Amino acid sequence: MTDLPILRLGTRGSPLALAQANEVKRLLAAAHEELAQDDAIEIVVIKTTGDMIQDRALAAIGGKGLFTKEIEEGLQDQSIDVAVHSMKDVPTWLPEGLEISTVLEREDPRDAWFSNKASSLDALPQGAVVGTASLRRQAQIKARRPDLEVITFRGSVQTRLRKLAEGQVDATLLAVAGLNRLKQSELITAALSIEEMLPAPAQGAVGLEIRSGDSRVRSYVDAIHHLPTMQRISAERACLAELDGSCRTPIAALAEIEGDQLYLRTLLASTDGSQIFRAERRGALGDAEKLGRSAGQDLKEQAGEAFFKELEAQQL
Ligand SMILES: NCc1[nH]cc(CCC(=O)O)c1CC(=O)O
Repeated sequence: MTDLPILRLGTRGSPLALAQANEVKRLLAAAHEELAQDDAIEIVVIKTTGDMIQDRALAAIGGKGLFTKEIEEGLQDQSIDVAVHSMKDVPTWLPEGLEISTVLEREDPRDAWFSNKASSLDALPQGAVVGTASLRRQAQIKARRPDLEVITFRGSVQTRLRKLAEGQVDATLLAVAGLNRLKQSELITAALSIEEMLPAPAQGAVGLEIRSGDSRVRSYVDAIHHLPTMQRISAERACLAELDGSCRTPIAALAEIEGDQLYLRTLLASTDGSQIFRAERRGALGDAEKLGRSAGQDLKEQAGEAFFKELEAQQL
């Protein structure tokens, strides 16, 4: 008999994070007979800095890894074997000795639109109020509709939808993937098109982080890896890394697979949406990172040094 649990999965405790961890557990149990027995996989809930801060805009606090640091510490001190993350929240630089070994097949990467006033961003009345804490969403909304007022808006899916129902805002946005994973897709008014709202790098992808040297754990997680998702998010995250983007920089990127090619669209914006830069690349699947870095360099050159200086100044 093996000692139980065989694998401990570390995750945040939000309803979405738990849904993701349970999906990982289900896939692992389906792939390995010994993991299908009761208590073979334990889900360990870990509170992160990002979970403790509810009253301020995350962007204002800054810092990378707000939703991942404490979970990574669990990997390092051996209290968990696998960290389950929304890849959107994972910094491009990982601590020494840890790696993203595995990604699940990507969910819908688009942003969802919620409003009782209008079925799309373009249809909102003049001067309406949109709630979001994401600088990426804020910048793209302001670029398309400078007349709208964007206010900072946080909390769980449930909290945000209650605030919308109470009329605190006229519309809000959330990742479609989150609603799908929570089995609450019916609450979505509409999915925004990629042209209206380019998603965050790796939006809709769940990733597993492990200790690089842990071959025992690696042999389990390898069975649930989805290579096309890894190729897509590698391109997107390479662009992010090139821009050294923290969650304080409005950056968007989406790579899609067309035959044997990767089609990457990227965007860098000023927070107020007055400046928007875009770069696109097409190339071989095996060149995902190269394409991402190249798009990132392109955006950097378009924006120029002054753009980054100003961004920094705004955030001091
Ligand atoms: N930053 C929070 C976060 N991280 C991942 C998701 C959604 C799920 C996903 O993108 O996989 C969300 C919430 C949201 O943006 O609606």
